[in-house]
Amino acid sequence: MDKLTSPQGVRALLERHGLFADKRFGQNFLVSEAHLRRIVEAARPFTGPVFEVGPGLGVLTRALLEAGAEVTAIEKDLRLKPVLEETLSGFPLKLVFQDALLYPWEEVPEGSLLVANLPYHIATPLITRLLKTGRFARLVFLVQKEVAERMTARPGTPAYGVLSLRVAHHARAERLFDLPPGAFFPPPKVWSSLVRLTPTGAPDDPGLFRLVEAAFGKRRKTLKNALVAAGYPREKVEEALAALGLPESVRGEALPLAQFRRLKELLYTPE
Ligand SMILES: C[S@@+](CC[C@H](N)C(=O)[O-])C[C@H]1O[C@@H](n2cnc3c(N)ncnc32)[C@H](O)[C@@H]1O
Repeated sequence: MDKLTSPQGVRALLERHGLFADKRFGQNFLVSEAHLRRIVEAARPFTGPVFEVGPGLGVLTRALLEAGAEVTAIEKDLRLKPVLEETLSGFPLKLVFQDALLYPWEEVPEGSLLVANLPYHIATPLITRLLKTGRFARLVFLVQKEVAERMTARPGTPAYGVLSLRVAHHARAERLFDLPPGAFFPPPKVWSSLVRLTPTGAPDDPGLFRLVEAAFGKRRKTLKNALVAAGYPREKVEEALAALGLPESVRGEALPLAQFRRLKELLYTPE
């Protein structure tokens, strides 16, 4: 068996199956044993079924199974089927070959966990969708460091935006540690981070997120102008900002979640 936590082992496994790491699928395989252990530790305890998006060659899947998790792994690249059958042979797991964005996440059991090294191009829509389901007890995943920064950004910082507010609305967010490109094969161009989200149970709030998207839609505008441009009545916006004690020059980037929630209530209150 080729060692999955070494670049040589991964290269040999791919060669033996006549495969290559496909950039279109965001295939950067984790080859760092030390980081692998830390990811599994960050995901514990396995209090519910574990969903893994993108098992790849099965390195994280195997570590999760060895740690006693009940795993459903969803992989889009059908070429990897024979590899996964080899690397995970003998383990009880559910393997689904499907685009994770098309998976029926709204139907997973309450208290499920996500543990994944995410393909970078689907991380934001996938995590947004999973948070909205309200069915996850914990989400532990690797993403590009820049995406992790956006997820955990504080108001008034350059990374703060719609994604930060989406995450803050649904969960407590932690950026646990960063991984250098060398922790993966082939090495990506950027650093990655491990993020842990612990949902608080807040359901989706479409009105709030219409407002947040309008506020950040025109980033260089003041909040007032951005909201008026998006169709919110000027007078109501002016009144709401005054009621919150905010100057008319304030920008969306300055407002924490609590103020956006308050602003939504003020704007949506009928006359
Ligand atoms: C960054 S790699 C991680 C692989 C493996 N878990 C690891 O840590 O080495 C991302 C994985 O997601 C898969 N993938 C890409 N897009 C996907 C999608 N839309 N749905 C499910 N899997 C996808 C890729 O084929 C690849 O196996």
